[in-house]
Amino acid sequence: MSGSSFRRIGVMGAGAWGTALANAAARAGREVVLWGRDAGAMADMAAARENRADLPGIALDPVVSPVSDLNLIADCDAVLLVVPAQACREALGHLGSRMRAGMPVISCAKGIERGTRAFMSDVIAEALPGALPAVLSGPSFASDVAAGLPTAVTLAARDGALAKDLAQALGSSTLRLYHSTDVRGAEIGGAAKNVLAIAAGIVAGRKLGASAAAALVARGFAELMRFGAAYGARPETITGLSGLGDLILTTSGPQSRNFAFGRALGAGEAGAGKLAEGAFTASVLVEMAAAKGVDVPVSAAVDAVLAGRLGIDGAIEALMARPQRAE
Ligand SMILES: NC(=O)C1=CN([C@@H]2O[C@H](COP(=O)(O)OP(=O)(O)OC[C@H]3O[C@@H](n4cnc5c(N)ncnc54)[C@H](O)[C@@H]3O)[C@@H](O)[C@H]2O)C=CC1
Ligand SMILES: O=C(CO)COP(=O)(O)O
Repeated sequence: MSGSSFRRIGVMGAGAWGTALANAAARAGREVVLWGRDAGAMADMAAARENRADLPGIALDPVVSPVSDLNLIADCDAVLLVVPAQACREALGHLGSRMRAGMPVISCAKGIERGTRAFMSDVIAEALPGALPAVLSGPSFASDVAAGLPTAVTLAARDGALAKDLAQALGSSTLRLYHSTDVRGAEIGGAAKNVLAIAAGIVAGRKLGASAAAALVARGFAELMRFGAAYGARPETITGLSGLGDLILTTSGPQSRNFAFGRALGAGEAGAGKLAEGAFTASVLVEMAAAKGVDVPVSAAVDAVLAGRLGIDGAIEALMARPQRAE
């Protein structure tokens, strides 16, 4: 199927990122069905032509149809899956038998499923065995993409021709998609950087200084490379947009919800209550690292703090007191 054959794109999940991607797909010339589970909220969005709750101030493109009927998603040529990682399996379960075989389903969620230790492409393959799993990931704040600011991300599918077609179908003058066949690499970066962004936020909230912030990003990237290698990611994916690119973005400041969550923790304040995927991924990522004998001290410190096993100052002391090692 060539890029232009993906005439109608379905977006499952009408939060900040789903709404931004709906507008981006519209800008790329697609018809877009934006599905949310709350019928009232979707009716309000259809009337206001704006997602006032999650993406205020950005008008919905005229070709985006907000709906709450999943049958309209099943009719689409490809689906973007944009609900939180821990909710993906349940959301796909509702789509289930309505979906035709061979439908590309593109995970845009950044996380690893707790309990099963499944990456999102595996969740898609298990929940919808007839689907073609793909991953869209990279440095891209919803508000930037929705505002049409220049953004570049990775689109990965096991079949290189499909990845290329999807990248062509969704790309526009403001959203550039690089295609890849490294599905695992693309999804590892997005999941792991959220945990590291919480750590970066803690460093900022605790006022540990710019030197500590830079050390955190560099050592965090080292553990991302080790974890990626253990789980089959290609090095060029980890050093690319979905790995290093997104790590840089999300460890840079409070526009990231994960960073903001960490900063509030570090400052001893209550968080803003927004989705911070890294808080859900930390423990499963640390379990998976241990299962492969991979050292992830920064992520393990975040997990220990979130689980209440260590205080923030104790976690920092423990990181600084680790045995000396070669870089
Ligand atoms: N906001 C951003 O800038 C970006 C977000 N992402 C990723 O996209 C995913 C979604 O994030 P956002 O849209 O920003 O979050 P959000 O909190 O703005 O929206 C999440 C949406 O999913 C819906 N939802 C939750 N559970 C559901 C379920 N079981 N079934 C159906 N719908 C359900 C919620 O009602 C809400 O509308 C996350 O994994 C996030 O890491 C990725 C790139 C950028
Ligand atoms: O993944 C993102 C940008 O690429 C969004 O990060 P936050 O979820 O931390 O806001």
